Amino acid sequence: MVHGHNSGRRSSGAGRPPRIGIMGGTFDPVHHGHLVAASEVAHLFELDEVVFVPTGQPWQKDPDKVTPPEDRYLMTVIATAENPQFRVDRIEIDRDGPTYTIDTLRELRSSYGPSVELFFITGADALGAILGWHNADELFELAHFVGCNRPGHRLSDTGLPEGKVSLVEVPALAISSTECRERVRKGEPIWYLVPDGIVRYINKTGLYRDS
Ligand SMILES: Nc1ncnc2c1ncn2[C@@H]1O[C@H](COP(=O)(O)OP(=O)(O)OP(=O)(O)O)[C@@H](O)[C@H]1O
Ligand SMILES: O=C(O)c1ccc[n+]([C@@H]2O[C@H](COP(=O)([O-])O)[C@@H](O)[C@H]2O)c1
Repeated sequence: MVHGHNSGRRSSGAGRPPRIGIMGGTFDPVHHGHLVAASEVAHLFELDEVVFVPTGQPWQKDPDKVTPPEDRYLMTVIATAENPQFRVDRIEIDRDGPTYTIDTLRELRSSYGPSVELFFITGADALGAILGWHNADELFELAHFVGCNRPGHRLSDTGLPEGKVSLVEVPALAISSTECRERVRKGEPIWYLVPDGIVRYINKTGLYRDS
C-alpha cells in the first residue's frame, strides 16, 4: 500500500514500482458507477492505490449548475472512506482557475516521483472527448489512460495514441450523476445508486432539491 505523495521512491509489496490510479471526476454526486470502475481497474492493473480527484472548476460545465467543490469533495471522502486502497486528493479543489487534468498530472508526477506508474481512469464518454482537453497531446506522456465501458456510450480509442490507452470492461452500471440529481429533485429515491452515506449527506444538506 502506498501512502502519501512522497512514496514514489518506494517499491510496492510486489517489488515493482508503485502503480497509482487517478479517478478524476466532478462527482456531483459520486455514485456506484465511479466506485465500481475504480475498484475494477485497481484489480485489473494491480494498482496499489486509487486517488479520487474531484474537479475544482470543470471548465466545460456550466458553473451555475455545478455544486460547490467542498460538498463534492466531502461526498467523495464519505464514499471512499471504507476502502483502504482509495483516497481523495484536494489538488484540484484547492487550485484556482479552470481545472485542467494536465496540471494535476504534472503535480502528481512531480510529487510521486519519476518511477511511479500513473493510470488515469475514465469512462467511455470522457475518453471520447479527451482530444478536446487542455494540452491533450501532453496528457499521454504523463499517464497511461484506462477507458471503461459505460452504458449508452461507445468505448473506443480511435484517434488516440497507440500504446497509451487501454480499454477495459467493468461491470456495467447505468448510473449517472445527472440522473441522481434529477431523482433527488423529483423526490425519487437514490438508495443503492450511491453509497448510503451519500444519501444521508444529500438529505442533511438539501443538495439538489431545488436545482
Ligand atoms: N456508470 C459509470 N460507469 C463507468 N464510468 C463512469 C460512470 N459514471 C461516470 N463514469 C466516469 O467517471 C468519471 C467522472 O464522471 P462524472 O463525475 O462526470 O460523473 P457522471 O455520472 O458522468 O456525471 P454527469 O451526469 O453530471 O455528467 C468520468 O470519466 C466518467 O466517464
Ligand atoms: O483537462 C481538461 O481540459 C479536461 C476537460 C474535461 C474533463 N477533464 C477531466 O475529466 C474527468 C471527468 O470529467 P467530467 O467532466 O466527466 O466529470 C475530470 O477529472 C475532469 O477534470 C479534463
